[in-house]
Amino acid sequence: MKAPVRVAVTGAAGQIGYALLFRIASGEMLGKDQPVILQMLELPLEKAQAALKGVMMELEDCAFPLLAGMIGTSDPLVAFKDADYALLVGARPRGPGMERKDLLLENAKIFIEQGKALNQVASRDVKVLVVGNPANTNAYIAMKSAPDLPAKNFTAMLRLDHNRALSQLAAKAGVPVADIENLVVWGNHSPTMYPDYRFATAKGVSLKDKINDPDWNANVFIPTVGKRGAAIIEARGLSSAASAANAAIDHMRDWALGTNGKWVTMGVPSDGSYGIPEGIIYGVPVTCANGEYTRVRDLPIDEFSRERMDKTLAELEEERAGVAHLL
Ligand SMILES: NC(=O)c1ccc[n+]([C@@H]2O[C@H](COP(=O)([O-])OP(=O)(O)OC[C@H]3O[C@@H](n4cnc5c(N)ncnc54)[C@H](O)[C@@H]3O)[C@@H](O)[C@H]2O)c1
Ligand SMILES: O=C(O)C[C@H](O)C(=O)O
Repeated sequence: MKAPVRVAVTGAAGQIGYALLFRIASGEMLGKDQPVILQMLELPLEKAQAALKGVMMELEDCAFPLLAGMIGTSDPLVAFKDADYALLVGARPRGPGMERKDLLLENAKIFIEQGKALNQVASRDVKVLVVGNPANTNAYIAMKSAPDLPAKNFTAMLRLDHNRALSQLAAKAGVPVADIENLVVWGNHSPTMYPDYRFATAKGVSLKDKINDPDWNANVFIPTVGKRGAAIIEARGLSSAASAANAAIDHMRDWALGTNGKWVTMGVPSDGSYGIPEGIIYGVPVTCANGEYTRVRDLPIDEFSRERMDKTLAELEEERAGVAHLL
């Protein structure tokens, strides 16, 4: 049996937390041979702590063989102590009529405090996934607040957008989702994101050639994927939770266990490639192996793509400028 690893989850009593923790404890994120210790953070409010207690009782009642321990706390220094993985979910979600960036200043405080705490007490190899919105800029804030940790350890969740794009493409092309390779979602987790299937294939066949419908790309595919979060809020009255938790599992599993050469999208600090300034957390195609992600490099960027990639970049730069005074 492997030694247990420590997985910190913030916002553990929220709706994503409820869809996430049981899957982590059952081995769906880190493998069926990997015991985990869950370190769960919630606000120091009576209601939140009581709800967290209830979640922990239910985790206990599942008798998960891989659940080697549990900590519930309102102190980030306890939740992140020696954490090998940190899923930063806890933040205010948007409601109808709001954009994710409307949450920026309110949620920024959380990611400053948590970045500092990670810096102080987490494993030096901690893998951090930011889910709380606006996810890219929150990841940037946490990264900047944790100067002693490698910047590459901070990532933002674009995987839900990637998975949404996969399903839309599969339906349009009439191919199984599992056959699709080489899809990308560039940029910010916001309506400016650019889902790009120019390189996508199914069983080696180009989906761009198969679909051959630029109008559908520009006027249906890109806006449908970009506005899917709002469509879910409109339909449910609440933001996505099960699909968001599923994407978080996918992101962390692939980062930890590898993708076997398959491309996935992760929001990662830019290394300057593709004309994205260094440090901006931007969705790019990566492959993962041995616990590290590697960018897919040197993809050709045509004029249509450049325009969209620059637009989502401009939004991220604006968000960064909006929090610069806090960092
Ligand atoms: N990146 C994505 O693709 C994606 C997808 C879905 C939702 N989200 C975002 O995830 C976040 C959480 O969504 P949710 O639906 O679970 O919300 P929720 O309100 O149901 O749960 C959030 C939980 O976080 C807790 N919390 C708030 N501040 C905290 C802090 N400082 N420390 C610890 N816990 C804290 C709250 O008490 C609450 O229990 C939102 O910001 C939402 O917009 C992101
Ligand atoms: O859209 C939201 O606010 C929630 C989440 O980011 C989503 O994409 O579903």
